[in-house]
Amino acid sequence: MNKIYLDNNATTKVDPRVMDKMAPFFVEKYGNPNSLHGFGTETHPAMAEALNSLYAGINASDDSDILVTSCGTESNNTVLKGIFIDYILKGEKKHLITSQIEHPAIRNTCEFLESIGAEVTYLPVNDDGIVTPEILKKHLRRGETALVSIMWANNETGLINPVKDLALAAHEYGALFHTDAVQALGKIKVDVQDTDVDFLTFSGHKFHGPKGVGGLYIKEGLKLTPFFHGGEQMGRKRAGTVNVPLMVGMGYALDLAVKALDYENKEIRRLRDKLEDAIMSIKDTIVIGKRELRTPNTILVSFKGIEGEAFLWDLNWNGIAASTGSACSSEDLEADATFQAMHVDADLSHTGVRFSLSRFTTEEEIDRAIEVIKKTVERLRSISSTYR
Ligand SMILES: Cc1ncc(COP(=O)(O)O)c(CNc2co[nH]c2=O)c1O
Repeated sequence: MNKIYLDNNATTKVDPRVMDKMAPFFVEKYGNPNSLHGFGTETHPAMAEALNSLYAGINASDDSDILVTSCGTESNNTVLKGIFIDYILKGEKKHLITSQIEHPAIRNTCEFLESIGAEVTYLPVNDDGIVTPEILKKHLRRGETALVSIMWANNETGLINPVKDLALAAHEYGALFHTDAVQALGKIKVDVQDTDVDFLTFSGHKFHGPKGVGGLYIKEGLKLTPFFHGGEQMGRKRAGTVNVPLMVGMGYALDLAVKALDYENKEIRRLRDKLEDAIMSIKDTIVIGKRELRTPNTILVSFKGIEGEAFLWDLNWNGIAASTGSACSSEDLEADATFQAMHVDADLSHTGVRFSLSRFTTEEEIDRAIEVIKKTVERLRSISSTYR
């Protein structure tokens, strides 16, 4: 049976071209970039090219910093814990603001910082599932709020937050602004200068780059206490030997992803909408969030009377991979925080299933998925003791 992968918000396939780009740096040009001899220095041109691609991919100015990290989670921790050390531990400010719909890499880190003395506000969302500047301004405290951290796009719903306006609001109250853009890069245009964000997180494996590598953008003039102390890599801003092949792969992957944005927003959006229209033709079904407010590849849907996990197993049995939300938290069957934040009915919030496409998704795969989804819903509802 042909397998169909519709869980690209969890991770994506490495583009074969990216694999080819990385290969030489595992077995031929394997030197440590910090070594002074030829084995080390021969890695530098490719690293410089990768860094240029990362700067260009988010339109970062040459005077800003981009740290290459191990993943989006490390990048998020670096900002939140760096701000805690630089402002809250020093007693200058005491308040952090984030939202109720963030990824666990933000939410759990904020809860940890609360446990060691930070004051944290978790903003609600509006009826559309969006964090608005109006909501933010009700909680900003001039002179006390050190950082606002609101994700660019939600990993479960795909809903996009108005980052430019949120950053403006934060700055009006003297706070810095971070956005976790892990689910935005490669799906929508990301421009750090236009939005004037201070920090931005991204992760290579979300846009057909390798797993185990991410990035943190730091606006020019800003400093953060490093998360890792050690060697002199990245100007002592992130110690540890740089993983050259992964960095090269992530840079090239972002290059390719930016070039494919038109395709993503036309063809992938069309395939997503085709899938969504078919799903919406099934009775007692709701899709979370207006499609025009979402990234072009994502659908989060609830089928009344069907437990999400059971539905996924049936799909998996038919060769289709989807998820009940973020893989990072798919173990627990708690009503999803995002659903709760959006006031989705309790009986629906256990049934959320996320489909997320990529540029490798084909029309034939979508047609097959529609066929299987319709049969699966019918079968599970026919044996449900609650659905009538
Ligand atoms: C918004 C967001 N932030 C941070 C992360 C963590 O990135 P990593 O550390 O590089 O993995 C993820 C991963 N999100 C998901 C991982 O699995 N399903 C998901 O939705 C994410 O979606």
